[in-house]
Amino acid sequence: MPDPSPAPVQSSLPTADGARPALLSWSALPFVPVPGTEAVAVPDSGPGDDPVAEDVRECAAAARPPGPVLERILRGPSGLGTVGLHPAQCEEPAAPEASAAGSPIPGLYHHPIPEPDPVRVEEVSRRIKAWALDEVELYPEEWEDQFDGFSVGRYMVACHPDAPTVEHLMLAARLMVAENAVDDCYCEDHGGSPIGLGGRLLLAHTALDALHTTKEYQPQWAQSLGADAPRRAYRSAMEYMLQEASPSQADRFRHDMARLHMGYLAEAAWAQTDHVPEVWEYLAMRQFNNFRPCPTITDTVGGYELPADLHAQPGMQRVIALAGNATTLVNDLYSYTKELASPGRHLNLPVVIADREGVSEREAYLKAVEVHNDLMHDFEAEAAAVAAACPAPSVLRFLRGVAVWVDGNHYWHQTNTYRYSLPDFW
Ligand SMILES: CC(C)=CCC/C(C)=C(\C)COP(=O)(O)OP(=O)(O)O
Ligand SMILES: [Mg+2]
Repeated sequence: MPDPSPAPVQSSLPTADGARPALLSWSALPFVPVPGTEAVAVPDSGPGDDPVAEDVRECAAAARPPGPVLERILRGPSGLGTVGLHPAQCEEPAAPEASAAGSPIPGLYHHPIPEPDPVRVEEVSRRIKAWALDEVELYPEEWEDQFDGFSVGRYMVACHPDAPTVEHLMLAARLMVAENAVDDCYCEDHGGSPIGLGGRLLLAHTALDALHTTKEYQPQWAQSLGADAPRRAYRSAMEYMLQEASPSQADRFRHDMARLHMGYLAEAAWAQTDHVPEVWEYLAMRQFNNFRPCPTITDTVGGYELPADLHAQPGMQRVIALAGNATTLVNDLYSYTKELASPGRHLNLPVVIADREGVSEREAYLKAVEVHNDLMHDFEAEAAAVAAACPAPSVLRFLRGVAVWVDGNHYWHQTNTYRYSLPDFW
């Protein structure tokens, strides 16, 4: 494996956003490292100087109104040149950079972001292509345009403006590419099929969650991890991830990937019998076949750790689920025309609403926009409640990291005109 720690490329970010209420201006929050949250590997120290234990204690004691630290963090940066980071102080809401391609879906609740740092975008794009070609032999030459058109560098830089180095961004970029390779090659348009999907997914999952078996069978399993592009990509991306993630961050990621694979299986089972689920059933499937594994690594990519106990809190779990669901419905809406044009019936929220609720394609699409918007509002309200109830530095930074991932994900979908185009409903 090549040296994964080249020189850091400095970011000119952050940041600005659209019209959020001041307390919810997650994207305008500064990504200053908060004392005690920078360290990923927490030394085994005594009770007084362990920042993780400190965060847990703080939250256990915390059901209290936002204190000065929370207010400072939520208020965002101050001083010369920072007025644009405070929507409430601007006469006009911040608009996306003129260079951003693509239009947002009319009526879709979202927060525009500034253009991602072009220096970082270029460097991540260069390194991810080298990884895909030289380290995991991900795709044949004829898929190069699609790989480039995916623009994973722009995607990950937009979603992780607080990554301390490009190598931290590469953790997210490799996993994103590997996850899409599994989806494309096992489930969808690059040779995927619902037939036999369970076996393929389970064996690929062992690249993330190792098989522990006898000496006799171990070598066969080890060899299998190089057998196809999805497994090579999962194995390599996870090896890099494990160099940075703590054991509990790695386990959180494995759990989220198991959720994702369960979602793929439900989608495949319905495709096999051409079954259209009820709308709520579709939403349940899409809660698992979901972007969740991407925002939940925000702390690893940011070089700090949300302690496992705080990640597991029901309020935090609800925030994460709502964010994952909103981001995934963004995909349903932006990929609607692409999926209509693909062979067979591809389920997405507008298609399911039209079928199960007997409304026109246009009405169904507009209703799906409303469902998305409701989830976004719930996400923001719940995140604010968790921040107020548990204002530990790592919690605040994690909540902000999830929120900027949500915004970056919208930006990428809106601007990726290579993959997506809007229907003619307005
Ligand atoms: C990156 C990641 C964890 C993806 C998992 C789920 C997934 C593939 C999506 C949420 C994207 O949905 P979809 O398969 O519909 O993607 P496209 O519309 O083809 O871009
Ligand atoms: Mg889609």
